[in-house]
Amino acid sequence: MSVRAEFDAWAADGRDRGMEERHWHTAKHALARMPVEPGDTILDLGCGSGYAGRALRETQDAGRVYGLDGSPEMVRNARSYTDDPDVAYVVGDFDALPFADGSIDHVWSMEAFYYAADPHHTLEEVRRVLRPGGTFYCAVNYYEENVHSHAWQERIDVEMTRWSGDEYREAFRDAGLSVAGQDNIPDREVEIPSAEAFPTDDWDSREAMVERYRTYGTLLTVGVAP
Ligand SMILES: C[S@@+](CC[C@H](N)C(=O)[O-])C[C@H]1O[C@@H](n2cnc3c(N)ncnc32)[C@H](O)[C@@H]1O
Repeated sequence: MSVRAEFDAWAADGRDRGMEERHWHTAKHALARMPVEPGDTILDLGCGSGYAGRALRETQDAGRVYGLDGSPEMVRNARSYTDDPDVAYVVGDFDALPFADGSIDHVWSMEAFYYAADPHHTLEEVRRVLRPGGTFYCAVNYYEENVHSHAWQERIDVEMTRWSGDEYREAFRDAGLSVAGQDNIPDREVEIPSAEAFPTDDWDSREAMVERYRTYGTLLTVGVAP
């Protein structure tokens, strides 16, 4: 199935807002770390409902924000959530970013990068559009060390790339980005029931759920363009 078909269906049944709610638990901490200065231009790769760009406008006075998504329905929904003239949502693919060389100050992506058909090429595209010193904040919950995410591929018909933290750093460097940092941001907001509630429909044990959210949380890799 194509990215478009898969995620148009998600947008049509409201999963864009559902993802926003869940991802916000860790995304807000990563977004707060971005070195955005007033007036900066931001690109959100795989923006879904588009919440991240709106947050950077509100909290860090970003100038122009672009949210790019391969799903026209996601883009349609995102547009309907704001009337801010400095926020634009565009349909596009990670393979060919519709932006000029050096035109973006910072790129953000949450739970989207690993859907890229060719993630190495996407990183080259990110580097191309970033201005010197611009950053790429790449946040993922689906990655090798997070063993609790491995089964997610079975539930979705779009090929996903499962890199380890090391592989993310190596791929960033291969694309010409230097790695400014990498860490796990724990999700401290998901409610974890007491031990007697386990097993649940989703979790065999409380320990597994704690590990998934409180230990692995979101892997954030930060790249800087030369
Ligand atoms: C799991 S959702 C995450 C959405 C949002 N970033 C969030 O945190 O809720 C992944 C999004 O990436 C988009 N996407 C996946 N692959 C893409 C590609 N190759 N090009 C553009 N968008 C893509 C999907 O359409 C979807 O909206």
